[in-house]
Amino acid sequence: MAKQQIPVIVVAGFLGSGKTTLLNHLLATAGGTRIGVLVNDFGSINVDAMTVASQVDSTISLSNGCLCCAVDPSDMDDMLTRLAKPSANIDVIVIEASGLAEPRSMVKLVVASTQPRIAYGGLVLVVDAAEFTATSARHPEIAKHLRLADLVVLNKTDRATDLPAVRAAITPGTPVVETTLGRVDPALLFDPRPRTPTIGQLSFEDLVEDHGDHVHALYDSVEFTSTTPLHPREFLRFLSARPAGLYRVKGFVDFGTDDRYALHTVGDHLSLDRTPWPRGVPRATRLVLIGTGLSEPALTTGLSACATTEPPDPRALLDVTRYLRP
Ligand SMILES: Nc1nc2c(ncn2[C@@H]2O[C@H](COP(=O)(O)OP(=O)(O)OP(=O)(O)O)[C@@H](O)[C@H]2O)c(=O)[nH]1
Repeated sequence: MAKQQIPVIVVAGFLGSGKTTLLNHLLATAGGTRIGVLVNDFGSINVDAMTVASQVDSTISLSNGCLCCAVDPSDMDDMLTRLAKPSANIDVIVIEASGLAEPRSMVKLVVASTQPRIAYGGLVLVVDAAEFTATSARHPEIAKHLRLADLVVLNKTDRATDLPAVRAAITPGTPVVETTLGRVDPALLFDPRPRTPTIGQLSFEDLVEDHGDHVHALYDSVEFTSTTPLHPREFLRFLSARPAGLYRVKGFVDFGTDDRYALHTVGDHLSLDRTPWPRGVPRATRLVLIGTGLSEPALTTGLSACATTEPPDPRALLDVTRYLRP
């Protein structure tokens, strides 16, 4: 089976909101995951890890296998091609949009990429909770950015003086993760690889790992398995009404056809990959749902209600095709 496409996640947010801090956190806690990083504005990057990085041209190779590249929007496609090369063995690409970049145009650049090995993986918007009122007054377009975002990282909650007002300004239903120092669990954005084993010495991750907060403990995860196929339309309806605290859903879906649908969501962003069921793999839907304040019975009931013994409805399957990655 062909290697799955590499998800490309765009991280945007106004100047100083904490994008680089978030990126540093992802690099430090991603375990064995190889992250390709594209930064719009190389001058401003302050990756602590650079003390252990070797710089080659505009690409920084970090010892944990991460790559950082400076990128001008006109070079975006070239850089994506470079990171997507099988020899780079990259699992996920994160683009840090400069604080001045318009998120929509960054997303468009990724979606318009001609590189077949990558697929747009969602827009993460970092918002400075402490400066929110002042930023909104100066940049009313933040409201539009908030609507576009698949996941909002409400950062600097330690400095926010009126968090309830900031929360209230975000469109209900938008998935929001509240953080300090951009400490988002990488599992909300991509599937981290298991940590690389090390013998006799500390790995890079051990050296830079943040021992302060155990972010994993903040999230619930619910598993769902069904050997009865799901009805595509019902399943899409379930997803579109999912609770805002459900940040991530991943796994495989059986719609009762000969294809297996790999599902990937980041916040509101949903994508599906369709491949034939591999021989010998039992047909079943297996999902992991990650978030905060999840009600396992409600999610299980909602998903179970999508199960159907009817033959697959081709028209309902058409609804699914708009989420298929090319
Ligand atoms: N108090 C506090 N400071 C933070 C937090 N997150 C980031 N900072 C600080 O805020 C400043 C800006 O953070 P950056 O990560 O550089 O922000 P950025 O969005 O990358 O900034 P630009 O690249 O200029 O757009 C830095 O001094 C960070 O240390 C937080 O949660 N709380």
